[in-house]
Amino acid sequence: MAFIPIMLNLTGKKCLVIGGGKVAARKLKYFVNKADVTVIAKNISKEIKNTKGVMYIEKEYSPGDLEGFDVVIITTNDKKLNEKIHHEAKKKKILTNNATSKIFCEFIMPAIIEYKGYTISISTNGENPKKVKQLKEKIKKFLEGLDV
Ligand SMILES: C[C@@]1(CC(=O)O)c2cc3[nH]c(cc4nc(cc5[nH]c(cc(n2)[C@H]1CCC(=O)O)[C@@](C)(CC(=O)O)[C@@H]5CCC(=O)O)C(CC(=O)O)=C4CCC(=O)O)c(CCC(=O)O)c3CC(=O)O
Ligand SMILES: NC(=O)C1=CN([C@@H]2O[C@H](COP(=O)(O)OP(=O)(O)OC[C@H]3O[C@@H](n4cnc5c(N)ncnc54)[C@H](O)[C@@H]3O)[C@@H](O)[C@H]2O)C=CC1
Repeated sequence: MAFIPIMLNLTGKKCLVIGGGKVAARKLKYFVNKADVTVIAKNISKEIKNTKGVMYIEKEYSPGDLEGFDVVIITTNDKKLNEKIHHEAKKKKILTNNATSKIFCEFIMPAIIEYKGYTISISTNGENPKKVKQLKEKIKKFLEGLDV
């Protein structure tokens, strides 16, 4: 794997989140009010259902669901299914992010800090998300004392 950080223009993009649990709830926040967001999952959490600007369909995933989407965020708790969705999306040239595999996805999500008009993103190139979270908290504290 070889990653570089880029900024994705979400204006006018159609984004599908598959899976409706805790990870889906966190990841869809990056996309909501920027892209057009739809969630598909067998069970969708109250938090997601109550998120303004999100369309949702409570059902099991089926391959036709990907039609018309530009970006797919794959967050079910079934690793094999997530891989399968990635392969189907790749054939259709749809960008994928996969919460259960740094290999079977087209992009990974960094941790993000929004600070005075800057966007700071932190990544370990997929190696250690827990450490990313820890560094994010340290950088946030550091920024509090900074006069930019
Ligand atoms: C490759 C990547 C793909 C992607 O998801 O984009 C990925 C993959 C995986 N994460 C896993 C676990 C956890 N990830 C987190 C948290 C975050 N993970 C994020 C990104 C990424 N995670 C991408 C790489 C980022 C990079 O380093 O460059 C963050 C930064 C952004 C975000 O997703 O929001 C967000 C912090 C955001 C913030 O705090 O702001 C936590 C902690 C928690 O949830 O609290 C845990 C539990 C850890 C524990 O407890 O041990 C597993 C094992 C899953 C399993 O066991 O099945 C995989 C699968 C694998 O490694 O292959
Ligand atoms: N990449 C990341 O940042 C992280 C990834 N994870 C991993 O991500 C996965 C999801 O975690 P959570 O959201 O906490 O799980 P969860 O159990 O809260 O949610 C799983 C969701 O997948 C849906 N689902 C399962 N099978 C489905 C199917 N066939 N069709 C449609 N929807 C289906 C369920 O209905 C549910 O909405 C887990 O495997 C977890 O280990 C966990 C923490 C962080």
